[in-house]
This record gives sequence, structure tokens and C-alpha cells, in this order.
Amino acid sequence: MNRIEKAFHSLKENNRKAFVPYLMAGDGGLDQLMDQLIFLENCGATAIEIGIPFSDPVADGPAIQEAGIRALQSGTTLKEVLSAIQTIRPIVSTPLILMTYMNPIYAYGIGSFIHDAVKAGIDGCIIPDLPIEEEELITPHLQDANIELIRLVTLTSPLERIEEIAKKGRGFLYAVTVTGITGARTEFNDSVSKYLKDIKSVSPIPVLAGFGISTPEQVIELGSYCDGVVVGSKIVQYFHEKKLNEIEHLIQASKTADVS
Ligand SMILES: O=P(O)(O)OC[C@@H](O)[C@@H](O)c1c[nH]c2ccccc12
Repeated sequence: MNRIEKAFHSLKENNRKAFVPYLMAGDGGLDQLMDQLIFLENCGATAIEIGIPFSDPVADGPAIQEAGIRALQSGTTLKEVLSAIQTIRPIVSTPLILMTYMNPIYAYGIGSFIHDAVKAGIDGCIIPDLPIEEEELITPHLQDANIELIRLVTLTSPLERIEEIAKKGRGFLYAVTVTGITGARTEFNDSVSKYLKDIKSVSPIPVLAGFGISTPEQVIELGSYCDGVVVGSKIVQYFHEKKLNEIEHLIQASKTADVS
């Protein structure tokens, strides 16, 4: 079992929903990363998604785009992020998931990327612009390295395709809850609850809802249809504004969620 599977195992034993926060590596300076990860671990994050800043983040809305620009302006590179994580790894035991577009991996070289990701103790990768038809490029390497590819499904994916994707995966399945880019939403489409329940019914692995979730109420509601949630833009915003207690509230909400 890798760290992600272990984390979900222990959630189940403790009757809890998952909460996976996303942060942008290098936003506020890469020297902040260690404190940010320790803080999220202490709040009780199930796993932490670490974003790699990229100049062309096609799936991201304004909050994460701006965080990416700040991180790039402070000189953050994928190499430095991996080496920072390697230093931090002995202190942080929470599963760490890298979220990067394919381009930075290509530029790095797939072999070197996997090598350095293993050294850093990375447990999973989210690569949003890598469709399953193309994933063979990297999945054999990830598998050898015991790094999970966390796959995304969306509101527009037919259920047969969702099932096909779910069955390929280990770790968890990421169910995107909006049609569009990342960023806080005040409302979700009425079809989201059925969408998440349908995915749960075909997925052999845990299902997490993500995109648009920004309040404790939404953490509880969206989490009630599946195994938990991912929150990005709001966490990024709160780190930027140094409102750490708001981050704690969001994570705390997942602990009060009813598990049935
Ligand atoms: O920011 P939001 O709306 O809370 O969505 C999660 C999200 O930020 C994180 O998982 C993420 C950030 N960038 C991505 C790109 C693709 C898929 C997922 C992501």
C-alpha cells in the first residue's frame, strides 16, 4: 500500500471524509512550503496537492493563475520544488500529490522527473492535460515508482467512460464538479449530487469532489455525496491573505461531516 491508500484506509476506520487541500508551491516564496505543509498536516489534511506554477495553466481560474504568476516571479521551478519537498519529507508524513501540467514534465524529461519525484517522496500526480488515451507515455514509469496517477472525470464524461477511468485507478478518483475552470462558486448545478452518487456506484476506489468548493457548508454538502473533497482556490487565497484560521475551519468541517 502506498501512503495515499493507507490514508484512505485509516479514514474509513475512523469514519471520516477526506479533505485534500491544494496549495501553489512558491507562492509567498518556496521557503514557506515547509511551514505550509506542516500546518496542513496538523489541521488533519488527508493528503496535500502541491501545484507546480506554470505559464499556461489552462484549467485554472484567477486565484490559482495569480498564485502561479507570483510563484513564477519569485523564481520557482519544478526542480527546486522537488528538492524542497525532499528536504521536508522526513518531517511531513501526509501523502503528497503533485499537480502539474504535462509540459513542465516534458521539459524536465520524464525519466529525470520520476527519479527526482521518487527522491522527494511524492505519492501521486495529477496531470490535468493528459487524457487516458495518451497516459501510457508516463503511467508505466509512475507504476514502477509506486506513484499513483490521480485521474479526473468531469460532468460531461459519459458514465461508461467514468467507469473505465475509475477501474484503471488506484488512490482516488477526482470528480470535477463544475464545467469550467478552478475557482470558488456560490452554487453548483443540481445534477452534481446525482453525478457524484453515480460515480460512487461504479468506482472501486474513493471518489473526491473538487472545483468550486469554498465554504465549510459546501465541504459538508459535496462530501456527503462521495468520499470527501479537494479545495484549491480558497486555500491559496487564505494562505496569501495569511488567514490560517479560515483554512482550519474548512478542514474542520470535513471532520464534522456525517459518514453514512
Ligand atoms: O480551486 P478549486 O476550485 O477549489 O479546485 C481545486 C483545485 O484548485 C485543484 O485540485 C487544482 C488546481 N489546479 C488544477 C488543475 C486541474 C485539476 C485540479 C486542479
